[in-house]
Amino acid sequence: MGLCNLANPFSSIAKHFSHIHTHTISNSSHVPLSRPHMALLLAPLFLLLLLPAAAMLARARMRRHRDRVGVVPSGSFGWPVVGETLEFVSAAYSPRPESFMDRRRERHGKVFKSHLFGSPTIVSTDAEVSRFVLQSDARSFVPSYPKSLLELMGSSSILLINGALQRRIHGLIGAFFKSSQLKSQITADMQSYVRCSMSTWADGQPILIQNQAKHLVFQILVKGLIGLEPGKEMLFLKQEFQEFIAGLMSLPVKLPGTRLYKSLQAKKRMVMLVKKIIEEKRRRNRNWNDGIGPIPKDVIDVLINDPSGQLTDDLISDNMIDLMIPAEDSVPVLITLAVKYLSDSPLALRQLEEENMELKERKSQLEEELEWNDYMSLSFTQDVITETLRLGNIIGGIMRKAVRDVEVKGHLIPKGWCVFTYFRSVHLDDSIYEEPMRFNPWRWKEMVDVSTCSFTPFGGGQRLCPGLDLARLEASIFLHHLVTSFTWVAEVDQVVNFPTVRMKGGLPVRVTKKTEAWEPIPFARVQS
Ligand code: HEM
Repeated sequence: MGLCNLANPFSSIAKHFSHIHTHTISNSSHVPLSRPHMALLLAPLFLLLLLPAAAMLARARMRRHRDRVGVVPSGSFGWPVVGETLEFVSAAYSPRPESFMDRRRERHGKVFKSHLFGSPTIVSTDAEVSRFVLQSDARSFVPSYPKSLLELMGSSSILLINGALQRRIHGLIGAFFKSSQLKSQITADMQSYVRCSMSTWADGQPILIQNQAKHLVFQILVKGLIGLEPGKEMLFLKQEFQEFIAGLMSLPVKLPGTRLYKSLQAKKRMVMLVKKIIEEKRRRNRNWNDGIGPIPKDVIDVLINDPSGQLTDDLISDNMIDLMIPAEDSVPVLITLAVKYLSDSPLALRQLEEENMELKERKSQLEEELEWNDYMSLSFTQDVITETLRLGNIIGGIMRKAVRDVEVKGHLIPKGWCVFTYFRSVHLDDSIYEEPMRFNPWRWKEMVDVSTCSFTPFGGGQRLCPGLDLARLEASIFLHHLVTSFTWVAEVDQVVNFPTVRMKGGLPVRVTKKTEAWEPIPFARVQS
């Protein structure tokens, strides 16, 4: 097939039909009229038949066009320059951040336009529209972050890159995080870190659950990413990381002394340490005599063994720090919120305790250590974590930027505008979740058909969080050891929702160690 045929496929079809036509006519010996005469005679008939059909086609095409083009959803751009940002932020600081959306949903529907953080924005609180946005690739939408964050992440960060390279890194990391080998390693480490840290908890002393969870999760994360054990270098990394993230939401000014500058310097120091680790690993790999190298134990091992040659040491070391951003805070917050909701819901706590005590006793009778799949098979514990993710909305929503005009469900998202897929409004929508503000882990037993678009704490599409299993596993291990070893009383504290979700006071609890003689409170007494 030549280029011409590719460029104009209709020309070859036309030729094909003209050949049949000629052939038919010339083979007929009974044709009473010449071709021009016949054409003249048939023309009005053709017109009669064709005109209504053509009109119908034109109407259908217009309808299709009108549907496809869609319209920019109604809404308000608010004040000049700041748009509606101040109202958004003031709602975000309140206990009900979704109230900003609720007011506009009433007036304009689930999808509306606004002007947030310096950009015209389409806000979607519609599960289907949000799913469409998340599932679209970089030909339609790219991630959108504040300028300070872009500076800190660098251009090769997995959180920013698009296309084949993003898919490659995401695939490699995702497969590694799903591997039972990593889950076993994390389970063993987390168990030993949790036991070690809980052994220092004294009866009656206030323990800040958020700080404890943060410390544990950071150790697990750093070991899983770069293979570091707790020690001097881990401590160095922890301090530098705190300095680094302090600049994530700062003014985008890079002059010496500014917040952003200090954060960039901290990142440089961390990257140097990671590069040293990469070099050591590469040297060790070269000495490995089977040519394949050892079984990967951390993400660096996975990425340096990638045969594509696309993953340079600079890219890997930068990404090791960037990978900590979505993981470092979210898992501790998940753990802390679960403890808070359980403290407020004695019935749920009781059932969780029962399920975990039963597993602990069974395993100790068998003289076996708990494995990762033991934790993941605790169905009520998983429902508690699911419900915490729904109600807590650790990541309330995701920003994308349209790189072309995109139409979805009749709404037009113009090129250059941002789209804010706001999960929180979907997770708290009373038409999807009965009594949405109530912590009710039992709802997940009945919700057999929870469509993925109504429950998206880990996002969706090509950027679906690759750490979702690990987050659940770490939370399950922490909760297991907490409820099987301690009872506690939580002090009054408050959930803060902005700029990140957390407990204002770190959730202080006063624990009492369970003794051998400890007896669970009878279920009936808890219910009453
Ligand atoms: C409760 C815990 C967590 C929550 C709620 C959470 C949530 C999310 C969400 C909503 C996204 C999608 C971002 C987007 O579409 O732009 C995401 C992406 C991501 N998460 Fe998580 N995450 C959690 C834990 C983790 C953990 C433990 C890791 C492991 C290191 C991790 C690594 C990542 C990475 C690397 C991405 C970016 C993926 C990409 O852009 O290709 N997350 N996370």
